[in-house]
Amino acid sequence: MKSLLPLVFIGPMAAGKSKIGRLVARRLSVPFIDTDKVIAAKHGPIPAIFAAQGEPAFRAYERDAVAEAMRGDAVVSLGGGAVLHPDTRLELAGHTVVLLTVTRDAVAKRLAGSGRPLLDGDDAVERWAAIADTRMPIYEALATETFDTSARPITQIADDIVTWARERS
Ligand SMILES: Nc1ncnc2c1ncn2[C@@H]1O[C@H](COP(=O)(O)OP(=O)(O)OP(=O)(O)O)[C@@H](O)[C@H]1O
Ligand SMILES: O=C(O)C1=C[C@@H](O)[C@@H](O)[C@H](O)C1
Ligand SMILES: [Mg+2]
Repeated sequence: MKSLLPLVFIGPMAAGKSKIGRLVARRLSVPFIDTDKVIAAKHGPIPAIFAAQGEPAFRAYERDAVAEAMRGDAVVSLGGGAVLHPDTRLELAGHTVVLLTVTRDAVAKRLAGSGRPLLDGDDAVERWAAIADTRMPIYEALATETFDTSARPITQIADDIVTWARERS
């Protein structure tokens, strides 16, 4: 028997970690923690942190937010780049880690006005693809299971994940 919780969502920006994570938590009747939201509540909006303090400061806040979130019996959705921190990679080992993926074509309509500092300006989709490609080996190495979110409604994807998670716990 594998313990189901914490159940962690990782994956590229706009893959659906926040939206689907919230639905999965609701279906399992457990708390939901979105580490981007925790960081923003503590330190202010993410674009402002990047602008005033730089990405390394954001990554340090993020590492702390993940470590704290992993202590609870919750569904935890990480920011797209959280897995870049080695402490976070160690933190995830042995837990239920769900990788959400999305194709470049499908993500294009999800990115407009998203408030993601790494995608600011022109060519957001190009930059999204370059970042996603670089990180994919890290995501894949950490993932217990992968679900693609490109072509189906988030409610159905959440149902599939809950079925999968219950079967293996
Ligand atoms: N399966 C889906 N079908 C259509 N739209 C989706 C789907 N999944 C997510 N979206 C939309 O994509 C956008 C981004 O989703 P979400 O915020 O959950 O991504 P994320 O993985 O948490 O991104 P980030 O890494 O930036 O936190 C939202 O507007 C959401 O409604
Ligand atoms: O993929 C990333 O590096 C990021 C994703 C978002 O969730 C936020 O954590 C932030 O915009 C950085
Ligand atoms: Mg999110």
